[in-house]
Order: sequence, then C-alpha cells, then structure tokens
Amino acid sequence: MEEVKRLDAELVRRLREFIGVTNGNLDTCNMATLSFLYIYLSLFGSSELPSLTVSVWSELPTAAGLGSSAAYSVCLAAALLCASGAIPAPLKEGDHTARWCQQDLERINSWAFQGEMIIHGNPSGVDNAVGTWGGMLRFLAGKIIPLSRVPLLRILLTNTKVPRSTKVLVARVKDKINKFPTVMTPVLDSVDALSCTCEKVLSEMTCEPITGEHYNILEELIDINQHHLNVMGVGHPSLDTLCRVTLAKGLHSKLTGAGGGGCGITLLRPETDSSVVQTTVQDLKDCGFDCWETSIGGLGVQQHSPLSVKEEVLDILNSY
Ligand SMILES: Nc1ncnc2c1ncn2[C@@H]1O[C@H](COP(=O)(O)OP(=O)(O)O)[C@@H](O)[C@H]1O
Ligand SMILES: C[C@@](O)(CCOP(=O)(O)O)CC(=O)O
Repeated sequence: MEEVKRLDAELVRRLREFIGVTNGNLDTCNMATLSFLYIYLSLFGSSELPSLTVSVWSELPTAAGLGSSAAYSVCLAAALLCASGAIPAPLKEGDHTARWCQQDLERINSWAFQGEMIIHGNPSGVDNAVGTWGGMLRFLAGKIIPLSRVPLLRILLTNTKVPRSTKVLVARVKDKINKFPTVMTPVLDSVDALSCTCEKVLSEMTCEPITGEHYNILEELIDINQHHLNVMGVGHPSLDTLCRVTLAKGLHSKLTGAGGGGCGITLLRPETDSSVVQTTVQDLKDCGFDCWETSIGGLGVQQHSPLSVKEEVLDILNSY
C-alpha cells in the first residue's frame, strides 16, 4: 500500500458536506468524526463497506497539550488497518498485549498523520510519531529516530485547565515567523541546538552514572526552552504561575504541547523528597490546577486483549 503524505482534498470536501461541518476548521469534535470517516473510506472504500462498531474512550484531557488527537488518530489508524487486513493483528493466544513490527508501525503512523492533518490543520507529525513508537524520539523535519536508550525521568504533569486550540496556536507561530523571519529564525535555531544538547545529556545519563550535574543541565534547558516558547507567543499567565510556584520549591517547569494554557511538566530530581512533591502538588491544586506525578517515555500503540484492560474501562467500551 502506498504511504500517504497528503490529504485527498476532494474526499475531505465531500465528507465535510456529508457531516454538515459549518463552522470552518475549529469544530474539533466534528474533525474527529471527519478523520474517522476519512481513514475508514480510504482503507475500505474500494470494496463493499463493512459495518463496524468503533468505541473510543480516553483518559487524556482533550485540547490540553497532551496530544489527545494524536492518541486518537494512532489508535484509529491501528484498529482500522487491522480490521481491513492491511496489517496483521499481532496479539497471539495467551498474550495480554502485543506490538506491531516496524513496517506496520510506519503504516500506522502514516495513516495517523492523515487523521492529525484533519484535526490539527498543519501538524508536524511529532505527536503521532510519539503515540506510535512511544519512548523518546529525535524528530527533525519529519525524520523520526527513536532514541535507543533513555533514562527514566519523573515529572509532575499539571493541567492549568486553560482551554486553547492547537490549530490557532500553531498558525500564530507561523504568522510570527512570516512577519519577523530574521528575528524568529535564530530562536528556532536555538531551539534546535537546545534539543541536540538535551539529547546528548539524555544519552550520557544512560551510559555513565547519573549525577546531579545531569539534572542541573536539564533544568537549565527547561528554563531556556520555556523562554523560547514565550518569545514564540505560546506562553500564558497560567503557565507563568506554574513555573513560579514550582521554582519556589526549587523545581523547573515548561509548557507542553502547543502551549497557550493546557499542560506543563515539572522535572523531579531523584533526590526530590516526597514531602516536597506533595506540597508542590498541593500548591498547584490551590491555583485551581490538576496535577499528577508520572514519568516520561511510556510505550507506544499496542493491541490489548480484553484481559489486560481494566474492568471499568471495558464496561465503558461495551456500553456503546
Ligand atoms: N477520545 C477521543 N474521542 C474522540 N476524539 C478525540 C478523542 N481524543 C481526542 N480527540 C480529538 O482530538 C481533539 C483535541 O485535539 P487538540 O485540540 O489538538 O488537543 P490535544 O491534541 O493537545 O489534546 C478533540 O477535539 C477531538 O477532535
Ligand atoms: C505544538 C505541536 O508540536 C504539538 C501540539 O500538540 P498538542 O495538540 O498541543 O498536544 C504542534 C505540531 O507538532 O504540529
């Protein structure tokens, strides 16, 4: 099957008409339906269309910078590619979970990118790549290289609950680059240099004993990057509050996703005492934010047997 990079504009136009999208591209709920129909018709359209029940349920808050649209698109692409027979179902009898081979993951990623294009407008493809492969990735101009070994990084994940639109924020950054190319290009170059430095530190942390200095560097890079993002116009007072409240406890934070509100992450050091974590979480909750302790670098898309899915989730999925 040909790997697709562009949307079929005519199919999108006809599907928009079919589901009655009237308010442009910003109706992201309808965009999820549109992206389902687009992938379904593209994969099954050449033969008789099968009747399918697709139930979607997610723990991720939507439109908060956690890539919920990519998670949705990746799962949709994997499920529909499997149902169409384009890729095999990897789960063997007795397995609880199973992953696809590299070639199948590339196909899943490519179709998920189509879904992302419908929901986001002009995505880079980084979110769907992370959703497909998991872990940590080097992503440069669409070229994806998963990092082979990565340290476990504990973080606080904070949702400021300030709503924002990825599509609008990405367009705003593009406008700024077009308006001030000589001002913004060095900022983007600096972000690139920062990413390379970060990758080097992460790799050192896997092949030599982790020291406080590794964490000091990561914290400095987090602060620099948060300033870059403010310069690009995707900051928000709620994110400034997050940075200030955590810095008062000696912890460093930056926004995640498209910014403009939504979520931010705070790096926890191995020696960060649990009492400090608890009081920081409480301070952030007192600001009206949601806050969880988690780690970076989960697995990518998997096929699950019903036995590996929590009962309450199965009940929800079976209730549709
Ligand atoms: N569980 C889900 N079911 C249906 N659509 C979803 C689901 N999760 C995400 N989406 C789609 O993704 C959109 C949110 O994407 P976006 O605004 O880019 O935010 P983010 O990707 O940062 O969470 C939703 O409006 C919807 O179109
Ligand atoms: C900001 C960006 O990197 C990801 C957006 O992620 P989210 O939808 O805010 O989770 C945009 C992109 O890569 O296309």
